[in-house]
Amino acid sequence: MTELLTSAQMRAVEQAAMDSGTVTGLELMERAGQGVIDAAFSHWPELAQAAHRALVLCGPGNNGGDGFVIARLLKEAGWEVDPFLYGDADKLPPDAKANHQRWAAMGGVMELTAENLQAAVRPDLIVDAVFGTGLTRPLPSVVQQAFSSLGRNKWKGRTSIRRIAVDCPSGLNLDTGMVPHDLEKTGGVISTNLTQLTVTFHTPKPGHYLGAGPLVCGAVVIADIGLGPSDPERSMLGQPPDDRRARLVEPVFAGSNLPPRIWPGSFVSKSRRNGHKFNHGHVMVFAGGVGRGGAGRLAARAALRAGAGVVTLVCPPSALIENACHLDAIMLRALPKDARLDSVADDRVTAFCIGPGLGVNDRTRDLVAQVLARRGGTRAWRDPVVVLDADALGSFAGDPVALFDQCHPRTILTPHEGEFARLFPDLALSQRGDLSKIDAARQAAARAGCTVLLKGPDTVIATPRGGASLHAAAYDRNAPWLATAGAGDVLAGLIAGLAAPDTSADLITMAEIAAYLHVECAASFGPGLIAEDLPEELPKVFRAIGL
Ligand SMILES: NC(=O)C1=CN([C@@H]2O[C@H](COP(=O)(O)OP(=O)(O)OC[C@H]3O[C@@H](n4cnc5c(N)ncnc54)[C@H](O)[C@@H]3O)[C@@H](O)[C@H]2O)[C@@H](O)CC1
Ligand SMILES: Nc1ncnc2c1ncn2[C@@H]1O[C@H](COP(=O)(O)OP(=O)(O)O)[C@@H](O)[C@H]1O
Ligand SMILES: [K+]
Repeated sequence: MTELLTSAQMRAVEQAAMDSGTVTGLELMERAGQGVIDAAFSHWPELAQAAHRALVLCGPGNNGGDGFVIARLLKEAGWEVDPFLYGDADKLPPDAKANHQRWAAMGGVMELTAENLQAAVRPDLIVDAVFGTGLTRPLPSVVQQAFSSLGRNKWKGRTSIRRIAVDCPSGLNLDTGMVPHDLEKTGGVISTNLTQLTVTFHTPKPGHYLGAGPLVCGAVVIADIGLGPSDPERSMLGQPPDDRRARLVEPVFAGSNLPPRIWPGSFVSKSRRNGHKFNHGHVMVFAGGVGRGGAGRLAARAALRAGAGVVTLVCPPSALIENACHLDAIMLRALPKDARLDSVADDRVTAFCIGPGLGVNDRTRDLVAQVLARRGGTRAWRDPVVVLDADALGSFAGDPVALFDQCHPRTILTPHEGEFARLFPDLALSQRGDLSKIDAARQAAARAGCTVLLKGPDTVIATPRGGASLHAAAYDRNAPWLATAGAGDVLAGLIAGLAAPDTSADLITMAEIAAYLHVECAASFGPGLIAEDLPEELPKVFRAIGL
């Protein structure tokens, strides 16, 4: 797990380091500039082999200050450097001003405009140091025009020019992953400012992984600027995340890669070699009526493949034959319309998965209420996990408080953005403004009194206390084939199956692992994936992990 710092948290870390007297702002800026150059040379070794030419686009804050450091260091290495500044040099903050002055002793600075860029000599490298964590509103139009002019320039071999961004491609909000200008002016089309490599400092920021971040950043490299390690306590394996900071779900601990056998491997119940089937949990999945059972069956299959000892599918009597034709290892029970859950579920059911394919109706509401009312009983030391997905959420669309009143801490809601909007209309994507997806999920979890997993290529998992994790199917873990009907049902089943054993770690940890394995299955299967393939790919993924 890697900590993700918001802009304000990053400023606080930097300020604390400066207040402690161990480092000055100028030193941090120097390391930041050097870090960008080191990353560029390591990403494009040919740039390190001879002096080239760079355009350095600088802005009115410290991001611009980093740009002037980069300009100076490249010039000292023999490069031709042409810096452009947006804003007034006299108004630069102190460290940026100092670096502007050091550069001014070496060369000139042009104003950052489309016309000036059109007239510039073709560079080998373009450095974007206009805005970083300090961007507070859409890009000024002169900057927007300057960026779009880069794409129209008549330079020979324009497409082979390398582009690197300092902290982020300017225009990206690093807290939300939004590109405000694009959203307002072009209905969300990402046209602003694409780069090939983004170098950020100390830790990644949420915006590198949320929303448009992965589309505009190219690849993300973290440069160490000597602010010290982030506190490993906050990213303890198997512990819930820190209440204020968010963490990125990945096999990393305290800055080092972890063998997947340890994470996620050691959290999978069957990585421990003893026990009988009930030690690995009994998952009960509810399926819809005739012709509507596929979603429930997908979830059940995922739960069983994830390692649950026993999985039972519950369906209306009319759907019994249909399900019996599909299922062997999964047990099957019929639950008549007015019958109570107790008639099919005993104390040994340790996890429920309810919602996929059930239908939006009163019966679903009633079943959800009965599931949420169940407690650990005599054979379990804790309450059963309850995964509420799809129609279990939709059935409470008009009255979400009725659902929240029943949720307990072992409950997890797994909405996609549409389902989320029906339960939390004021936190919906269209209403979010500057609120990040992470903070929206946090507020939702606090309101619901349980864990919320908000799906998407960027999946956020948040707890009522404020802990939050971000799982990103991005960069080298892109998984576009997961956008397929039924993939969410599989995820719900995976969470139930992984969290079902009595000995499983806390719910958010198991949900993180489910999200991770879901994408591993998609990546392992590759193009052409459909939802049925996901559970069938799990054995291969488990073997690759070393189980
Ligand atoms: N925080 C840290 O620990 C470090 C920060 N560094 C650099 O400093 C950057 C942050 O510096 P700043 O906080 O000065 O922020 P920025 O340099 O990102 O931008 C802030 C400036 O831009 C203005 N501004 C913001 N949005 C605008 C808009 N849409 N139109 C016009 N003007 C706008 C602000 O009023 C302010 O003057 C980081 O991204 C990073 O590059 C590095 O030097 C290393 C250490
Ligand atoms: N572009 C994408 N990249 C990676 N994962 C995705 C993408 N689109 C959707 N997903 C994932 O696929 C699943 C889709 O779930 P959902 O929207 O509930 O679909 P369904 O209801 O059809 O099962 C979620 O886990 C989501 O995170
Ligand atoms: K930038």
